[in-house]
Amino acid sequence: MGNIPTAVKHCLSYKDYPWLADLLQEEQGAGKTGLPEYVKIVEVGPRDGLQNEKEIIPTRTKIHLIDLLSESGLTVIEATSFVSSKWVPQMADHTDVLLGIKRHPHIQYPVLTPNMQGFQAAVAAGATEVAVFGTASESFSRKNINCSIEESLQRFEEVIKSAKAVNIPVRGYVSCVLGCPYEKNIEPGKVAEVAKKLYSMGCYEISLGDTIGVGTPGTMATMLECVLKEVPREALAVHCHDTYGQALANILTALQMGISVVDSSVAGLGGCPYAEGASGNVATEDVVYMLTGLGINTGVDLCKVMEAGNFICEALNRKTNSKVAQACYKP
Ligand SMILES: CC(C)(COP(=O)([O-])OP(=O)([O-])OC[C@H]1O[C@@H](n2cnc3c(N)ncnc32)[C@H](O)[C@@H]1OP(=O)([O-])[O-])[C@@H](O)C(=O)NCCC(=O)NCCSC(=O)C[C@@](C)(O)CC(=O)[O-]
Repeated sequence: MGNIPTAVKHCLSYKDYPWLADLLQEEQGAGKTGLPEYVKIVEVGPRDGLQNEKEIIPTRTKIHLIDLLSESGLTVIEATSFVSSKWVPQMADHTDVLLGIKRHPHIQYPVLTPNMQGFQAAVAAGATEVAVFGTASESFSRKNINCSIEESLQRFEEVIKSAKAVNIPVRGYVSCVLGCPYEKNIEPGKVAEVAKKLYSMGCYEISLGDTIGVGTPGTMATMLECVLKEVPREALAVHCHDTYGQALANILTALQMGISVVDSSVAGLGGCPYAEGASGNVATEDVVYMLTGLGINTGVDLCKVMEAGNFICEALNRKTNSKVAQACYKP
């Protein structure tokens, strides 16, 4: 099978998929100058993927999903969020989820904490990493977390200080980086400003979210150029929703600009409750496939992620959004 990427080789019978073997060999041969050798994938399916589901998903289903994902080689799996259950009812079982999963020693299971109340509840439930979630859009901030950007940053500062005191690393999100459901265009300068503040406060990584998936490689490049003046590339991640089908192209653009952390969601699940019409994140399966084809190591077993995707799609009675799983997953 020549230089077929290992993650795919383990997963598929090329007797059944000869065209796939050829395709991957071609991709392997493609020039990859400037691309990172290793990309860390941050799996956000159990949180971003499920938070918008209308029917309450049984806690055991969420736990089983995370346990399956934990077997796939992922090193970061965002597990849940400690937000108000009046605002996001689907995440009300956060404590039971966090206490119920089988934790692997080399995997981080960050949880979202918008304020001190969420942070304290998360720590009490055993969280060892948290994430604060800001935005570059004033209107989205008010709709999503009921305060201005400035107020949110004050709350996050308190969370970050408290986390530091107990050695809990904090990830920071900036959402609406390429467009907002309420304000439409967002200035790259505003994204850079919020990203810089979160980084200066002590977030070890800043995930730049195209919350409504409207970005293109052009707008992604312009925004990143601006943010890279304020935050080092090693501390940046991209978080692309795929509403307009641009997510993989946008991720490739980010990789070409030196970013090596990518958020994605198994089976492409998701959407934001406060961004109507936004579809799911880019599917983890599709990201792993693309990166493997580029010769980039992720340490993730595509087959195991597809199995986890199949499990959650069956549980939700829905078809996967992953193009790769649609094309080649065989239960
Ligand atoms: C931030 C709040 C809590 C403010 O909500 P609020 O109503 O302004 O809060 P409050 O401080 O006035 O308190 C009101 C009530 O909420 C409770 N409360 C207060 N804080 C908490 C907490 N942490 N956990 C549980 N309960 C909490 C508090 O105890 C009180 O309860 P009551 O006395 O009425 O019974 C609310 O607006 C909220 O929960 N928002 C979260 C919305 C959310 O999760 N959105 C989805 C996130 S996705 C995203 O942001 C984008 C991202 C990250 O995925 C990246 C991308 O896609 O681009």
